[in-house]
Amino acid sequence: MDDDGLIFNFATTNIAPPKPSAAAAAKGKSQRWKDRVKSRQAAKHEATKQEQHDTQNQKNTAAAASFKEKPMPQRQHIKFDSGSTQENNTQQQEVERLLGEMGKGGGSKASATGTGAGVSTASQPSAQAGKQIISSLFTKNPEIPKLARDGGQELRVSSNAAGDSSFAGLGLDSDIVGFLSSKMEISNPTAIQTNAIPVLLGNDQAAQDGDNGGDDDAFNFETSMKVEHDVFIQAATGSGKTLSYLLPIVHRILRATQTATSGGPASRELGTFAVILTPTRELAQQVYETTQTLVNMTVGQGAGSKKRLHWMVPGIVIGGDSKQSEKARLRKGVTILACTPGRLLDHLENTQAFCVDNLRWLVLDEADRLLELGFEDTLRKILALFEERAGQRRRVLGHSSVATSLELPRRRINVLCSATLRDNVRRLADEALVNPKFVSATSVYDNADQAAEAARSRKRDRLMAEDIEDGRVGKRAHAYDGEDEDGAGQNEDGQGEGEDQGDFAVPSQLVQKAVIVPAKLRLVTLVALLKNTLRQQPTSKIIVFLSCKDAVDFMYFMLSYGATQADSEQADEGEAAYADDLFNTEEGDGNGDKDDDGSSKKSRSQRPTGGRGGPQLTATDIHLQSNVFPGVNMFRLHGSMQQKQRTETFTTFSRSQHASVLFTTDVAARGLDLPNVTSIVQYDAPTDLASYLHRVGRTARLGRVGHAHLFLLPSEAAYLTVLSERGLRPQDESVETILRMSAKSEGSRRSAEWQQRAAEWQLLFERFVLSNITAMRLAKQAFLSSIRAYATHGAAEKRIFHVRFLHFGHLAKAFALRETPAQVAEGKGNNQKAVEVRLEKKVRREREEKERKKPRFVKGNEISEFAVGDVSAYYGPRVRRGAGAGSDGDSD
Ligand SMILES: Nc1ncnc2c1ncn2[C@@H]1O[C@H](COP(=O)(O)OP(=O)(O)OP(=O)(O)O)[C@@H](O)[C@H]1O
Repeated sequence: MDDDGLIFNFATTNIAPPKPSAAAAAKGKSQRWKDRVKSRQAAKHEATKQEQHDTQNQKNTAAAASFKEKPMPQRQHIKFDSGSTQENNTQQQEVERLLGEMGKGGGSKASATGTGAGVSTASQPSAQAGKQIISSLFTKNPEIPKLARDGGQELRVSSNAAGDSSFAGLGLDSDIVGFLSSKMEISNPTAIQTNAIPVLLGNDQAAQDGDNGGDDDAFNFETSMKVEHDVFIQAATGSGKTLSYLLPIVHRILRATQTATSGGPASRELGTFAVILTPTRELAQQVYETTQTLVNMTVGQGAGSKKRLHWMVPGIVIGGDSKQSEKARLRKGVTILACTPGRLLDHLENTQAFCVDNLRWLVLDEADRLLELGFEDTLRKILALFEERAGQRRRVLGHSSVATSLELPRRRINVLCSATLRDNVRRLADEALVNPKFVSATSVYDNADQAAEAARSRKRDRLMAEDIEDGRVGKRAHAYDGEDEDGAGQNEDGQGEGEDQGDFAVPSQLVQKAVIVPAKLRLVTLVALLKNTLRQQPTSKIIVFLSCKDAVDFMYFMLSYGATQADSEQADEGEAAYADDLFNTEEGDGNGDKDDDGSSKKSRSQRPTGGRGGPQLTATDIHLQSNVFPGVNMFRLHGSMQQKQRTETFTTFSRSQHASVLFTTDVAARGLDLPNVTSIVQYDAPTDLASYLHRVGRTARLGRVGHAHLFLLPSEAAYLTVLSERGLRPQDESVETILRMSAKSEGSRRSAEWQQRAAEWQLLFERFVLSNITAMRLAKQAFLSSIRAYATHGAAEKRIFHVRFLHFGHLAKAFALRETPAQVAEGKGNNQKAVEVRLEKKVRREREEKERKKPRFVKGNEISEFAVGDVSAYYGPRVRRGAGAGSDGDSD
């Protein structure tokens, strides 16, 4: 099951290598590539003649009223039906139509580049073939709108750091408390831990309101002072939510084993006591590792009698791993299980030995994301199966054994964790939680409405305080209660009425910045920003978020190898390999749609190019040494990578003490605790506000300072107002500042040199793409997939993020492409043209050489004044001799 809902495995059929001509196909695979080129050219010649004829006809038809001829909509006047799925579909269709038109050539080619000003393209396909667009980086860019807010953000006191209360004071076992401080360097609980742990221990005084909840009449409630509540935990990113549920679980299982007087010692055979469900495999892996660290503790009185908790065994079941080995682990017994939903359901249905009869906790970590990914049905089935098995446990009476100990909850406790309180999780909470408590960093509430109201009022206070600070009191009153500017029920992040997320806070010590970057400058600005960051903090760990896996692959490759100086031979070979690729269709259809294990992707990326054309992308590399940022390791992570590679990447990047950059999709946005990430760059804007929150939340964790940059196109500047109204206030930073700073650090002295430096980088990247077959392919795929991904922005955001606002020509530059968008969509372009020209030249040279090698007789009147001293020329065959062999100077 795909656990990576934001990975866009878009079909990229448009860039599939063209089919070989019929003539070539008839000759079969054994043809040499130059023969294939020749036959293809013959076929193309025919096709061009036909096309010219057709084009003339088309001009007279209604179809000629192409997108080019439609007036460009006035951006400020565009209104879209908010919240309409139809609009989503329409935009998706429009993207496909635009890309399709680009690919077909003719008027539509011009239309693709004609969505904005600045890039000239020939109107006739024939004239366009092979045309390179070498436009200046700094001309014809749209104006950068003046932003409302400017200046630097003052560093605030951290909001998610540990406080000064103690774990012991919360009622945790002294062995656990000792282990936390001595082995995990965790001494004081965070605010969310302070509020959640007592509730989950059943010790919460505030919660002991006489309501015992519970559903199990078989037990004697009088013997227990504990009050059991299901719990909804909502807190900012990086505030320690994982330990807030794991610590009470470990504590209570531990106590149950210590107090049991019958039924034998604790053992793994008792099966699973806690299941923690996560939306991604990486998050499951992380929860598993934290649990493993915790159960490594030793318990008991006195140093000599301390024992390890051998019987408390953590386990993990996730898609992508071998099911057989998972089955074997479950058969032996797993006490605390981290898993993804699909694989858990699979084992519940098919692994007989998987014992959940004693299950006491079900935790849905990142519950909102689980729902967004469409796991609702799977969750229902899982809950039903747990209910069924719990019925069997109820027949066991008494409470002196581990499994029936009163130290454990008498029923299954459900815990939902989320950084936001969105409507979908509230609905799930209503449906699935029994006798719930809503726990936030500030308080414990009895129901969702109370919690939401408190969050709203916090947000109102914060916005008002900001408005007072900025001298614009009352201007954003509409935002105080989560309305949009028209007062309509739809919020700006695409949620319906009543879906206000209230307290949409990021850690207060996070420094957020927004950069409005014209499309053409995106790539070089990213490079400059990364250079600046890495220079300021040489061991920086940076995460760059992109909208699709193809963009991740491209950036990873480009910023690892992009500074490779392409020599002409390499370029030749790269292009020859590209020619091979173009005509060799047996190895794949060029379709970017890949299944979750990325197997198809692997075969494409690993297609042997025989070392030609320089570096290649291989599925086995975990990181690459960058030549763009010397000494820095580049990583990538997305859902189409093989599980083994995903896990290794995650672990290696997590543990890295070295300067590192990770390019990723939103697969890494949620829940992942990647230590010491100093900086986040959202190169592609998030598709909703929750994603914004989670992406930036990968830094500034547990009280540490972090920086986050958001790249926006000039047409997207209005998104800053949306963010601001949600209490997220990125400060403005200009492209010029970033580029100047980078140029300065590279030794440029004159102020004008920053533009020159940026242009040099761009040129280097463009040359690299031209010379390297892999870079060219990745750039084209990334360009097309990014446009498709753009169309997936929420309906209510389409007034800001609409594909019609994109200037495809300028955007192509951000992928170091010199081709027109039409050529990219067509799957061919100047690179192919160059290949063909070179191949033609080669064929001609060989033909000429053959000609020269033929014996020939020189007629008397051909004897020139240069043919001195070689009498044989007058009489007989003249064979060309090699250079330096006394040639007479005109034989060549
Ligand atoms: N009380 C504490 N003191 C110090 N460090 C802590 C404490 N509690 C947790 N941590 C550490 O803080 C980091 C973040 O914790 P965790 O991943 O649970 O945060 P989170 O709230 O779940 O974040 P997210 O919402 O992004 O998933 C982890 O490395 C964890 O070990």
